[in-house]
Order: sequence, then structure tokens, then C-alpha cells
Amino acid sequence: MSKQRVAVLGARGRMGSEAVRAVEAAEDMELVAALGRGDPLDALAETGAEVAVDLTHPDSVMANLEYCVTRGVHAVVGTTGWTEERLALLRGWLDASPGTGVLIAPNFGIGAVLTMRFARQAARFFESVEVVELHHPGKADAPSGTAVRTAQLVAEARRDAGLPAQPDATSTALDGARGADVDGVPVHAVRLRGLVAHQEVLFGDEGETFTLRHDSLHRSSFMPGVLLGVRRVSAAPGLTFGLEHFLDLD
Ligand SMILES: NC(=O)C1=CN([C@@H]2O[C@H](COP(=O)(O)OP(=O)(O)OC[C@H]3O[C@@H](n4cnc5c(N)ncnc54)[C@H](O)[C@@H]3O)[C@@H](O)[C@H]2O)C=CC1
Ligand SMILES: O=C(O)C1=N[C@H](C(=O)O)C[C@H](O)C1
Repeated sequence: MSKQRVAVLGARGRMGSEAVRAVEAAEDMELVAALGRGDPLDALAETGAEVAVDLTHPDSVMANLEYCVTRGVHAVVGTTGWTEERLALLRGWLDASPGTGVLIAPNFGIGAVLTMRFARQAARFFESVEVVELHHPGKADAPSGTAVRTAQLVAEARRDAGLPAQPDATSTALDGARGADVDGVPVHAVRLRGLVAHQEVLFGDEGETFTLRHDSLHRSSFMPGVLLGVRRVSAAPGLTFGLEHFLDLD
């Protein structure tokens, strides 16, 4: 069996260094490039990389993906910072490179994927909902990509069920006290030394609350998802948004 030729971008970072170890340990993969900031992307073409794993920075990911997609290198992306504008650009590159696949996974952790799924399921049954994400203080962005995706899924489910805007009688508040508004869902971001990646989705209605919580206690929790993405992305041309599409959750 020929091994899949894999490159890791952001290889010296917190996630990238963990991904380098995971790819090296996978029997069906060969790590052909481990690139850091400033390393030329031409190493991807020179080493014949088939799949690039991007774990860099929101400021870097678009240039990396343009390079990969236009050369037919499939990509598994954990890097955050996705907006509709960025996704439209990426889709344009993919349209011009049929056969190339890109997976963007807001979160590679199975527990986080399930949290998003369960939050979407629960959304229509509760009047109130808030998302709290808690991360290490080195995190580049706030709120987290996972929290934004969770809030969007919850908001969509509320709309589909015809729920009105949730109640909030706040008439005065310090800026930021009610968090960021993502599609009508308040999202709060905590940055604390000692944490890795955590999220709570709080639901409430008359006389009861319901809380979903997920904790990534170590970045190894993301690696089965990264490897699954690498194994599946070349057979999924175009854009796949969310690891759930590569999992049998039903
Ligand atoms: N989807 C998921 O499950 C997860 C996603 N992430 C995301 O992954 C990204 C990286 O997170 P961390 O590893 O914590 O950050 P980090 O700052 O520890 O690592 C990023 C690394 O990428 C390097 N880099 C920046 N631009 C580059 C470029 N153009 N080419 C090659 N290397 C480049 C940096 O020098 C740094 O070494 C963030 O967007 C984070 O939110 C993090 C954890 C899980
Ligand atoms: O930067 C991180 O650490 C993480 N980033 C992703 C996000 O923004 O959702 C995934 C996870 O929360 C860890």
C-alpha cells in the first residue's frame, strides 16, 4: 500500500507540532514537509505532497490555500477566521481546480463535533441560549471558530423552528458585558492560563436549564480528526465544511 504524502503547515506551532507527531506515527502516511512561517511553499510541489494540513494563522491561511488548491494539493484546515467572503474566494479557486478537496474543520475533536450537533438539536426547545468558550491565552482569535459555528447552527435551528429573538431586558451595560452577538446568540470568550480548549452551550427555559460542555484537555484530542480528514479529503472534491461530514453520526 502506498503511503499518503502529507505536509504540515504551521509545523512548529502548538497544533502543528502535535500534527507532525501524529502523521509520523500513522502507518499509512508519510510526512514529506513540515513548514513554519517564512518557509517557501514550493516545498509542497518539490516533495510531491498530496495533502497539506494547515494549522497556521487566520492571516496566513488564505495564501496557503490558494497555493495548494491551484496546484491540486488537497487541504485539511484547522485554522480559524472563516467568513462568507473568504469561503467565496476559496470556492472560486476550487471551481477552477476540479478534483481538489478542502476540508475546513472548525474543531477536530469528536466531543466538540457532537456538542455542535447536540446544540443544534436542542436549540428549538429552549427560549434562551448563550455560548461560553474558554481557551489558553495564546489563542489568536476571539470568539473561537467553534463558538461561532455553534452559535450559527443554533441560530439557524431557532429560525427554522420559528422562535423569536430571545428575551434580554438589559437596558444599560458596559461594552462587552453581554458578549459578542453571533446571529442573535450571545458568545462569551474567556482566556485563562492553564486552559486548552473548552466550550459550554447554556440553554434555559421556564424552570430548567440544560448545559452542554466539552473540554479538550490536550491537543492530542484533535489528532484522530486531523488524520481522518487527511484520509478522506482526496475523495471529497470541493469544499467540505465541518468534520461531521466525514463521520457517521446518525
Ligand atoms: N480546528 C481545530 O480543531 C483546531 C484549530 N486550531 C486553530 O489552529 C490555528 C493554530 O493554532 P495554534 O497551533 O494554537 O497556534 P500557534 O501560534 O501555536 O501555531 C501557529 C504556527 O503557524 C506558524 N505560521 C504562521 N503563518 C504561517 C505560514 N504562512 N506558513 C507556515 N507556518 C505559519 C506560526 O509561526 C506558528 O508556529 C489557529 O487558528 C487555531 O484556532 C487550534 C486547535 C484546534
Ligand atoms: O486556538 C485554539 O486553541 C482552538 N481553536 C479552534 C477554534 O477556534 O474553535 C478549535 C479549538 O477550540 C481550539
